[in-house]
Amino acid sequence: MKVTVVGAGNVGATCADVLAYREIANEIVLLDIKEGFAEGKALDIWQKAPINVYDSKTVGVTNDYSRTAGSEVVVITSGLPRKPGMTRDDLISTNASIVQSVTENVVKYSPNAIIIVVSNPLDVMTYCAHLASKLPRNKVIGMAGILDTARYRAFLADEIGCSPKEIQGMLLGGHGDTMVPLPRYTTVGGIPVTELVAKDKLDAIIERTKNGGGELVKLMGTSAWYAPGSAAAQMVEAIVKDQKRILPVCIKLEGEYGINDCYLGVPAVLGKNGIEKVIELKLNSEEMELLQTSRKHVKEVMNVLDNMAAKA
Ligand SMILES: NC(=O)C1=CN([C@@H]2O[C@H](COP(=O)(O)OP(=O)(O)OC[C@H]3O[C@@H](n4cnc5c(N)ncnc54)[C@H](O)[C@@H]3O)[C@@H](O)[C@H]2O)C=CC1
Ligand SMILES: O=C([O-])CC(=O)C(=O)O
Repeated sequence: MKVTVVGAGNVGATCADVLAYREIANEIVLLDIKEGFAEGKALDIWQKAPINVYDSKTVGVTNDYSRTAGSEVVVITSGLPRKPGMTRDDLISTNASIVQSVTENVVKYSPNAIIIVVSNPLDVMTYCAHLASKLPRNKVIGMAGILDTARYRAFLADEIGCSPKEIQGMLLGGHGDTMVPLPRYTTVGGIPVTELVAKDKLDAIIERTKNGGGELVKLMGTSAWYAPGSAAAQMVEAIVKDQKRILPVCIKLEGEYGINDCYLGVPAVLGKNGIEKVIELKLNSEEMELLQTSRKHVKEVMNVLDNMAAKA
């Protein structure tokens, strides 16, 4: 079982670390463009193996894609993170060319791989990887919903004073301020969340979730990595172990929710074929309106990418 992680920065190295210590893959290739950087991170992760007791091997390489050949899953985390004052969309011009060239190299050596995109702006970088890879939609998947729901669940656990394990939640839409958390589909130990949390408190948690990435950028001067790296690793695990987990992921919609040709987060079954089924929830009119607002925003940024490609 071979998995490649491109980008050995904060998110990529965290993802490789989780893949290794949880023994999700037995060979992990960590690749970066910076000379020696991935080699150093991989060596550090390997030296943790005797302490944390695992034998999955992480290998670091500098831009040598031949070493990634035959990967079953490739996680793309290469690209700039945002700084305070920036939106994720501000990253498009730098990150689109990085994601495009990385994807082309990935598919050259691992034509059968399933690609998980993490780089921002997430929904549009997933579209970019889809265009560059020419792979079917079930094999090019964006990571955002697991992270966003994890933030939502963590905030709810604090509010209720319970374990985050008890909280199940779902969230739709783009990875940005227009994401659509769904209280109607949120339960705490099987109890509807609305029975346990007052409306004003729930509204405040939803707002905090929407700005969850920005809150961390403001605190740290760069974006988050522990939860994002773990979320990407959870997607890898669902695929390589064919777990058929139902997780919120970014995928190209082809008619689901009445939306066509737009990358958005929706619940889906994740297994050995990547996305095995998109789950269509029955939304009420308010939820549908919020999803349409999110679609409109993501579509505008997808158009920016199309215009950049037309000018290139
Ligand atoms: N989808 C999501 O929910 C999340 C997305 N992100 C995004 O993930 C990306 C990575 O974030 P961090 O790891 O914090 O950044 P980072 O700066 O720590 O790491 C990025 C790495 O990519 C490498 N890189 C740049 N160009 C490359 C290329 N052509 N080939 C190979 N490697 C290359 C850099 O050398 C660097 O080591 C950012 O775009 C960030 O916005 C971050 C958190 C959550
Ligand atoms: O906020 C950012 O720029 C990184 C990200 O996507 C997140 O942490 O949700």
